[in-house]
Order: sequence, then C-alpha cells, then structure tokens
Amino acid sequence: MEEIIRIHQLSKRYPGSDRYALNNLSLSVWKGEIFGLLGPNGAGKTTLISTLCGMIKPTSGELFFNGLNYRLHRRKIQRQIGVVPQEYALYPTLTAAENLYYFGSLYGLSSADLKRRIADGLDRVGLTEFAGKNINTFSGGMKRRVNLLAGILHRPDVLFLDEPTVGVDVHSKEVIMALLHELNEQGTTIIYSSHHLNEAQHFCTKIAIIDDGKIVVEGEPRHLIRAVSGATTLENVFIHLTGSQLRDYA
Ligand SMILES: Nc1ncnc2c1ncn2[C@@H]1O[C@H](COP(=O)(O)OP(=O)(O)OP(=O)(O)O)[C@@H](O)[C@H]1O
Repeated sequence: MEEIIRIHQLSKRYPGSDRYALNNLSLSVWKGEIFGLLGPNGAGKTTLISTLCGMIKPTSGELFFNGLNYRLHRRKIQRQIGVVPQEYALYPTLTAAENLYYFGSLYGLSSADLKRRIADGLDRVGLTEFAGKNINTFSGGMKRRVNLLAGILHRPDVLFLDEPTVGVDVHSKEVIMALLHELNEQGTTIIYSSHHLNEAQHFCTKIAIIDDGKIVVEGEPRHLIRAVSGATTLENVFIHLTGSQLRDYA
C-alpha cells in the first residue's frame, strides 16, 4: 500500500493558550484506508483534521500529502482533498443546487459537468425533489447530506469528515455511511473523526485513539479489541486506554 498522508512530530498550540492541542504527534495514513480519529472531548481531533485540510497552521512539525510538503504545496494539495466540516458550510438562503454549484465551481469544474454531478449526487442521497428548495427549510439530516455532497463533487483523493453523522436520524445516517463506503470502494481514502465508537468499529479499517493531543494507540479495530483483556468492543478499549475521568478544560 502507498502512504498518502504522513504526519511528523506535529504540534499545535493556539495563540493565548498554555496547552498543546496537538503534542508531537506522528501518524501515517495509507491509500484506500478508512481511518477513524477517536478520542474524548478536547483530545485534538478537530485540530488535527483542520491542520490536515490546510485550514490552520501547525506550531511545529511536518505534513506530507502524496510526498508533497504542505508548507510548499498547500494549494495543490487542497485541490486533491475534500472536506466535510462539523459545522454546516452551507448558505441558508440559497437552494441545495445553488449551494452545490457554488462549492463545485470553487474547484474549477465546468458548468455542464458540475450540473450533472449535482443531479447525480442529489439523486444518490434522495434529495432530487428538494434541489430547488432553500437550505434553511431543510432538516439536520438533509443538511448533512448536502454538506457531504459539497465536499465530494470534485472527487477528491482523500476525504476528511469531522463527525459526519452527529445529530442525524438513522435513515440519513444509513445514506451517508453507504455513500462513504461507495466512495471508498472507488478509491477515496477517508479520514474521519467520531464519538460513535460502534460506528467506527464497523466502518473503519484503521483507527487512532487520541487523548490530550497525543496518539494513545492505533491499529485495526479487531486487533485492538483482541489486545485488551476482556474487551469485546472498541468502547471497552477506549475506556481502558483513556480512563473514565471527564476532560474539562477552559
Ligand atoms: N480556536 C481555538 N483557540 C484556542 N483553543 C482551541 C481552539 N480550538 C480548539 N482549542 C482547544 O484545543 C484543544 C483540542 O480541541 P479540538 O476541538 O481539536 O478537540 P476535539 O477532539 O475535536 O474535541 P471534541 O470531541 O469536543 O470536538 C481543546 O483544549 C480546545 O479547547
């Protein structure tokens, strides 16, 4: 397998903070993986995803995408990745189709090609009849599906998702997970953060548990479960490795 992302001794401290959100973290992701970033609140998952998307700059360390250094090739890398953020990136007073047209055009897709991809995408997530409706009339699950389409119209090599199924009902969740599986089968590497350990256990080919800005453990879910005495689920592994105390920092 080919290495698609390499993270080398990455640290991030936000301005004004005395804590490291990421602390000397190193990790590789291989082409074709579905990689889950798991960890308690405040562990550093969003910070790591935002750094990998080029949205925030690390305090120190190096990042590579397909061998390209982020510091030197940020623009080129950003054209090859897709991002589905935790917060909706959609414009509430535009329609679903207008939103998707806007996001697709940022990647330089031609009008005809883009319109075809939007129609196919909306059909795939069951929203064809809502294409002309404003986003502010959509339910949370409908917005999540459009949010996902906005991140994949340009068919990225790597797709980053920050909690893609948070706050959605079981029907929307199924559509989202099926589409992600399909993308992965077509060759897209997926890196996603989640608090849904059961979902990650079944969905991910590999996971890393992050705590306090560091990687506590990484590997295939079934190997990690087997390695912890008495564990039958990823949740057992998670509690075993991260303890059960609350993570409240201000
Ligand atoms: N913009 C910011 N300015 C200062 N500190 C920040 C900022 N964003 C995050 N942090 C801090 O960095 C640490 C890591 O936060 P991050 O949001 O990456 O964690 P997370 O694992 O995604 O958490 P959650 O599961 O709650 O979403 C936390 O201590 C958080 O308070």
